[in-house]
Amino acid sequence: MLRGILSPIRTTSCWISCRTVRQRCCPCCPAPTALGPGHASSRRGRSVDFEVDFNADYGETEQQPRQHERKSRSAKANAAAAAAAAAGPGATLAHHCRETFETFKLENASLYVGLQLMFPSLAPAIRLLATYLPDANQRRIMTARSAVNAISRRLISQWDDAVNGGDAGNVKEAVDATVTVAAAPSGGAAAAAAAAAAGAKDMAEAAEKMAKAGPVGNGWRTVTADGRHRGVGGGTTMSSSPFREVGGGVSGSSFLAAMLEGRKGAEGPLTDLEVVAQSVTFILASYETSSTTTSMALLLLATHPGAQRRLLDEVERTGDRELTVELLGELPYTEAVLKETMRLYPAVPTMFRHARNDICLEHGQVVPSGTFLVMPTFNLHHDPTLWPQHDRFIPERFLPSTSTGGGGGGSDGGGEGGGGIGVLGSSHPAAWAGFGIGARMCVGHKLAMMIGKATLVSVLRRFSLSPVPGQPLPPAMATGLTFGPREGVWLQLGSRQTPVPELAA
Ligand code: HEM
Repeated sequence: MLRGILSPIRTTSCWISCRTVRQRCCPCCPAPTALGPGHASSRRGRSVDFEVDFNADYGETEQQPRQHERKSRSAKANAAAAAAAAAGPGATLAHHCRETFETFKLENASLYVGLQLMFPSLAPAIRLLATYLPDANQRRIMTARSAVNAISRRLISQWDDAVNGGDAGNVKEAVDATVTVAAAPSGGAAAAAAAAAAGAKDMAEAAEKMAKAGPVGNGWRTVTADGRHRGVGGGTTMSSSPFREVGGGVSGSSFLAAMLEGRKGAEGPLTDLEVVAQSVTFILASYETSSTTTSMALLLLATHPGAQRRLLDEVERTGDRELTVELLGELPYTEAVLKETMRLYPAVPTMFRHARNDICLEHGQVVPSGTFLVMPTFNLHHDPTLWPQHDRFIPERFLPSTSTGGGGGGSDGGGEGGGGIGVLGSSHPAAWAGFGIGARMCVGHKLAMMIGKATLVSVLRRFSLSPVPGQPLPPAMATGLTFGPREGVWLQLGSRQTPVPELAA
């Protein structure tokens, strides 16, 4: 029903927004160009069903019936919550962040979300009702958010205690938690799941260690095979960091710690609530997006042995050098893999804007001031007029090339790689919007790219990838605020001594 309520709003916004890219993205749009796969079977009222008939190219892998068992959703949720609670505050925080994302999905949205969209002028009254008479979905999001708030406040007070000479054990818990959350987007979860699917304890342990490799301060922290931490990168070393080194070599220079340190002596310092709000924004903006992108990249590599082989060549050229910022800047194919993954599977499938003035479009249409715009990144990325062989996974289209002078790297060229892009890339500067476009584009895009590259290199250095047999391909996708695999990504990790089967010949 909610879908029914929302769809007229979405199709209207969609009609307006898709004019900007000269793309007919759904039947409500008059331009007679070909449809993208996400909308191939769209009808009025179903314009956001990206998973319908989605047919991205999965290389040589046959589609097979699913073999692994599906647990019921509630059993899975309970088990996940219990496991997270047992694993400590970092995992609990990550769990509740995931819960928050679940509630962003249309099927899990509270009735009040629909009402607010239908009657924006009544928003204050609707919010009040939602607070005092929550429906089941509203209760779910309230529980998740208050858990995130409570854990964050606990970490803040532990941090404060420690900085003021409190209990170092508690600091370690606080720091571990922030590091766990910072590291979670690095795809460790996907790698750990893959390792678990492969049933190899040592691989699971290695994956877990990789998951702990996360960004720290100005540089990077990696974890060696034996689990020792090393500070790397061109920035501040841990010992010269303004933050105390605590908890067995784990630096406290996380985003949360930076805010807590930064408010000392500042005029009008951030309140605890503001620190929590900022942290939540960053966790929510970074967690699911980075995790989904890295997981999908690993799946695409597993199902495209040619691309995996080429990436491996690039990874092998890095030897066992530490993953410095400089090294990560020298990986054009790794970057191309991530960009092509984000083209096929944009973790944020739509962008939203509010027109502050009348906007004149190319063909004479005017978007009146005050219009709420929904810009479908997914359709932009699958437009055959912009992307030749649009449904195929071809990282080469993002390789630096002198043959075309196009963009395809976002509003700032993506920040990495530079130069033109390959012949199958788009020559339109706004054709690729994996991190958004314009002044409000993703503030974490450079970090996200580094996380993605570091994860792919770390995984490929140790493992070869192949899909778990029976996994449905393409995977069922769930659309909400983000766009990701509904049932996760399942991979088999082979030892690098054993080549990927498809590559052996
Ligand atoms: C692969 C990973 C990521 C993807 C695909 C992604 C994508 C996006 C997109 C599409 C937007 C909206 C841009 C727009 O409306 O034009 C956005 C906004 C944002 N992202 Fe990311 N993001 C990623 C990782 C991160 C990370 C790691 C962080 C933080 C460390 C982050 C922080 C933010 C914030 C704070 C915003 C809101 C910016 C604003 O409204 O001004 N993102 N991101």
